[in-house]
Amino acid sequence: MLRIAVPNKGSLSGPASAMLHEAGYRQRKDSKELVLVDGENEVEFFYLRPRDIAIYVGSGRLDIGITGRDLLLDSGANAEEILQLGFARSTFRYATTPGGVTDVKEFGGKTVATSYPEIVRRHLADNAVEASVVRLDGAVETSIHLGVADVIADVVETGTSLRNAGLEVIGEPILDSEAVVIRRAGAGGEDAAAEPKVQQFLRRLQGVLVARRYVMMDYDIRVEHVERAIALTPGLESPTVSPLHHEGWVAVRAMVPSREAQRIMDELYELGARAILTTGIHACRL
Ligand SMILES: Nc1ncnc2c1ncn2[C@@H]1O[C@H](COP(=O)(O)OP(=O)(O)OP(=O)(O)O)[C@@H](O)[C@H]1O
Ligand SMILES: O=P(O)(O)OC[C@H]1O[C@H](OP(=O)(O)OP(=O)(O)O)[C@H](O)[C@@H]1O
Ligand SMILES: [Mg+2]
Repeated sequence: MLRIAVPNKGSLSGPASAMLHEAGYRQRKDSKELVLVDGENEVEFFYLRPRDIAIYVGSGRLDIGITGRDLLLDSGANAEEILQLGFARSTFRYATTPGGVTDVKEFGGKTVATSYPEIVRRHLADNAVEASVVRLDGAVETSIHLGVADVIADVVETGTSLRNAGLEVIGEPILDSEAVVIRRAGAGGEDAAAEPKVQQFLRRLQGVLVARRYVMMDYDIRVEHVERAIALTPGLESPTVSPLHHEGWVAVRAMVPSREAQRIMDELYELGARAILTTGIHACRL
């Protein structure tokens, strides 16, 4: 059985379970369930606090886990990222009140509040700055007004929390984060027995990512325009082109990125394509 850690709470939990469900795995229905065995797929899911996942995986107790890149880096665990999942995207940044410090180089002697103390300590050390780090569990934005810190380092997505707290970002992001699949560092070669199962799991999740990002596009076009049309819809390998009963016309089928589908449909129509259809992809293996 492949043993997989899944976030049990917070921003990562819902999207991670939804993705696993889309990949054909059983998922818990009750948020109090801590372990779930999916016997058919030979997988055991452990629902753990997002912050603890890298520790379990790094210790080798669990084969793989889903967590945030920022949590992985802060944990210092012996684990590495093996797939990016595209949700829970955020940046990790310094912020303070307007008129305050404007560069990490000015942090000497100041206090930085954060829920990610290891990332911050490393970043300060890389910049040769001596500052105190205070670890808080959450709602870090409030710490400056309450006099606990001069600067914060926190997760920023839309920036709404910072704005609401009257804070401004300082400098460039310390890092970009998103949900990732992790495994013990170097485990690929070492634990050859689990390898085919890990690879199958990754292929399933990659299939979900592709199914979410692409749609299937079909259209009919006159033979003389087919080359220009195909330049718009090259597909992943190459599009399927089939003759139509109506002479001089062909049917084309290709995967296109869903975000570009409407623009491509407009351009195909201009080229003379007709009966242009897009269909969702439910699952795929590339
Ligand atoms: N607003 C947000 N937008 C996108 N990602 C976020 C957001 N808040 C937290 N994350 C990401 O979620 C992960 C942290 O998950 P965690 O469950 O510890 O915190 P949380 O989602 O803030 O939940 P809570 O604070 O309610 O426990 C990190 O990878 C972080 O980058
Ligand atoms: O840039 P934004 O879109 O506002 O998102 C970022 C905020 O979201 C998270 O907070 P959360 O709501 O999880 O509360 P917490 O601070 O208690 O973790 C994070 O810690 C930031 O505060
Ligand atoms: Mg939070």
